Parts: sequence; C-alpha cells; structure tokens
Amino acid sequence: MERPFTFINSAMSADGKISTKERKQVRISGQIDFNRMDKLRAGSDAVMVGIGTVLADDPSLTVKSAELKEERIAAGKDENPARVVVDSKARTPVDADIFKKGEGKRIILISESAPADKVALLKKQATIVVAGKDSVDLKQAMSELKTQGIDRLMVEGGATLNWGMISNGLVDEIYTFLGNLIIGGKTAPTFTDGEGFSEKEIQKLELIDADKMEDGILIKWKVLANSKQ
Ligand SMILES: NC(=O)C1=CN([C@@H]2O[C@H](COP(=O)(O)OP(=O)(O)OC[C@H]3O[C@@H](n4cnc5c(N)ncnc54)[C@H](O)[C@@H]3O)[C@@H](O)[C@H]2O)C=CC1
Ligand SMILES: Nc1nc(O)c(N)c(N[C@@H]2O[C@H](COP(=O)(O)O)[C@@H](O)[C@H]2O)n1
Repeated sequence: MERPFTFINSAMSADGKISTKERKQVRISGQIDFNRMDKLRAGSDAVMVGIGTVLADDPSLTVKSAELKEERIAAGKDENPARVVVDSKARTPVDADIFKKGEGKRIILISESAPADKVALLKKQATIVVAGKDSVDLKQAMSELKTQGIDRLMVEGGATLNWGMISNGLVDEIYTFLGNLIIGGKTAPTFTDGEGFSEKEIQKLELIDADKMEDGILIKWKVLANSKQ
C-alpha cells in the first residue's frame, strides 16, 4: 500500500502529558519550538489531527509566518497545507477554525457510520473521504491521501490518533518537544493513549537526534518496522 511519508510532531510535559486532565491545551513549548513547528507545517502537503483535538483546541492549523506562506505560493502551492481531520462520525463543527482561517484545502476523513445530514453540511467546505465502517480505517485513509497528491503528512495529535497511526504502522518519524513542566493526572492525555501494546508488540524506535532547546529537549525518533503490523 502506498502512503505519504508521515511524521508526528508533538509537545509534551516532562511526565509525558500533552494536555491537562480537563483536556485543556497547555503552552508547553516556547517561541523557538513554535517557529520550528510552523516550518514543519509549511514543508508538508497536509497537516492532520483527530476530532478530539478539533473539539478540545479548535486549532486553525495554518502556517503563521508570512515569509513561509509566500514561499509556498511562489512554489505554486496553496498558502497552507491541506488540513485533514480524522472524524468517524462527522462531528467537526461547521464553524471550526480550520474552516474560518486561511486559504487551502480541507479534508475530513469519515466512516460509513457518519450521519448523512452532517456530512452534507461539511461537504460545502471540505473534501469528504469515506474509509471504514464504524470508525475511520486509517490504512485505507492514508492510501487515499496519497492518491490525492499528499506525499508528506504532518500529524499533530492528539493522543488517540497518535496511537492509531503508530499501532497501524503508518508513522515514519516522531518529533517530540519535552518541556519543563509536570502536568500529572491519570486521565490527562499522554503522547499515545489508545489500548496500548502488549509486551511482544511494543514499538521500537531509533534515536535520530536530541537537542536542548529553550528549557526543554527536542527529540527526533525513527519508527522501526514492527512485524506485528
Ligand atoms: N501538546 C500537543 O502537541 C498536542 C496536544 N493535543 C491534545 O490532545 C487532546 C486530544 O486528544 P484525544 O482526545 O485523544 O483526541 P484525538 O485528537 O486523538 O482524536 C481522537 C478521535 O479521532 C477519531 N478517530 C476516528 N478514527 C480513528 C482511528 N482509526 N484511530 C484513532 N482515532 C480515530 C475518534 O473519534 C477519536 O476519538 C487534547 O486535549 C489536545 O489539547 C492535541 C494535539 C497536539
Ligand atoms: N507544538 C506544540 N507546542 C505546544 O506547546 C502546544 N501547546 C501545541 N499544541 C497544539 O498546537 C495546535 C495549535 O495550532 P494553531 O496555533 O491553532 O494553528 C493545537 O492542536 C494544539 O493542541 N503544540
């Protein structure tokens, strides 16, 4: 199956949390890391999040730097990479910031179980891709993104989508900024939630690089092949 080159970028606390127990967004990294993230967005064909992140944070997922936007336009691309939401039941609000802010394509990945009336509303603002019966079949969805010309995909969480992508063997690299705070809470989302691997299935990584950045560490990992997937 052909799929895009895919990486996850995330910011987590020193105890591995990506938001609070109330699922409230926390500023974990500083401006240098936000600029790095902006460059990653600008260099991608699409930026993807789960519906949990849209409902919790309402991110715009746009490129913020005017210079980087101009570079994209000069290269014949849209100002922003395509914004993709994994949303089995088509719960994306029609007034979400991904629709209100910035130019560019929007793609909503849904399952066959999504209600037709809501899908019809979303169709006015986004390309709808149906993959899977009750929840989005991520393998099928990634193959569809590839056929739509997406060669480089940035995944920005959250915890459940990160698990879904990694456990299905759909991720090539992971970039995590580890910040100088403890969030705690057993219900606060971690970098990967989902059901978790049992011992023999655990996903192995190879360290690419680790750098001190502001008051934290940027760690880059390569995801190794996993015979279980
Ligand atoms: N610090 C950071 O870098 C980031 C933190 N976050 C945080 O993450 C939290 C949201 O994470 P979650 O609640 O876990 O939501 P999520 O953003 O991972 O979305 C999960 C939802 O995606 C949908 N989905 C459909 N098909 C799926 C499949 N095959 N596999 C996995 N998911 C599928 C399901 O409805 C599922 O509930 C928020 O609190 C947000 O603030 C989100 C992005 C970045
Ligand atoms: N990389 C990173 N560092 C942090 O400290 C963060 N809090 C986040 N959060 C995610 O960034 C997204 C915001 O995007 P827009 O600014 O709206 O374009 C959002 O999904 C946050 O969860 N990321």
